Amino acid sequence: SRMMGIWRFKELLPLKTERPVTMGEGSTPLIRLEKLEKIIGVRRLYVKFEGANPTGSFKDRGMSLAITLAREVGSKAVVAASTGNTAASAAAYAARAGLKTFLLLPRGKVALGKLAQSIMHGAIIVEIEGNFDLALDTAKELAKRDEFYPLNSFNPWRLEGQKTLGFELFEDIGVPDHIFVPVGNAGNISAIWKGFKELKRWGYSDSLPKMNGIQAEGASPIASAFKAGLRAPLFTDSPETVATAIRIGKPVNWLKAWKAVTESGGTFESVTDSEILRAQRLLAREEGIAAEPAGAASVAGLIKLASQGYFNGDETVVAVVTGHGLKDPDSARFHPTMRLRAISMDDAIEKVMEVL
Ligand SMILES: Cc1ncc(COP(=O)(O)O)c(/C=C/C(=O)C(=O)O)c1O
Repeated sequence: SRMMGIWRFKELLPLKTERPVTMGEGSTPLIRLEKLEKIIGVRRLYVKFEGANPTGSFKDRGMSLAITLAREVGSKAVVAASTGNTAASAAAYAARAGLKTFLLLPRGKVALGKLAQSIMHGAIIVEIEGNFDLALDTAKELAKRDEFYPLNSFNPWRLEGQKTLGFELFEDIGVPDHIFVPVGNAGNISAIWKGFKELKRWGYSDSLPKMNGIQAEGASPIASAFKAGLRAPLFTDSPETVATAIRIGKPVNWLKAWKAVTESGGTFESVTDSEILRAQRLLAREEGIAAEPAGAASVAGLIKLASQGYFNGDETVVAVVTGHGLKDPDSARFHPTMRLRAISMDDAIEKVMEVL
């Protein structure tokens, strides 16, 4: 049921608990994209809409486990560096668990909705001069002190929760041929892969999906190295993209993600900001799905690879839209629409009839 969320899979989770900190995270919609399917030329195309989670991103899946554990081990305070969604999710779940939240955020680079959530939930916010990667180093330093429980995705409990996305896909459609995931710190693509590997190992399924990681061109340490045939990412101190959620230069889980892509026979690809924004608009205006820019990156990558002949046409493909469009209301400035000003009912009706 809804309130059970990811805890429906409790036998498949490594945490036995009587009192999970949960808000029904997971059980998110799997939405068929009939229009885009025909354009891309695959048999079945879906979006796994993670914007439908309690705080509006996939982060809730892992946060439920990590915060449950933090409370069980008696932590009083949790710490997280974040581009915004981990912050929003940590603040919400920690508040629910009665834990103090310390957030390290790259000053001026966190989308408005995520900052609003962090403030609303009462987190203590440290806006640091520098990128997410400096914030993450700071969080790691703080986590060395016993008072702080670390929530970033080097914490394996986060990935244990996030693997439930794979379980849900399997429940709904079995094993898709391809899964597209936007990649920042590279935890999510690794977690979903882990979920499918476990389903196969436990005998539930006999096949595996190809994992495809999509990065923003200006923040693509893994994708650029992978495409150049290198064997390690090209870390950067100056990641730049409109998709601020994945504006990460030194992904902490890069090796896990690299293994997920190579073991599964998938690929990494990078997409430009304009390709991301085009995908964001297409999802919103053709399929009714509001994605924040990073959430649309998976679809942008899918479109780009399809145009390069990546598919043979009979595949079942899933694109993970990782965060809701409400997270980044400023990104609406890239998608203007007609706005009329009326001074009365008659004026409104007259103007509407003019543009009908
Ligand atoms: C909407 C959205 N889409 C994709 C990603 C990338 O996932 P990972 O590759 O597992 O990092 C993020 C990540 C956000 C943070 O890293 C953070 O919130 O600190 C995100 O918010």
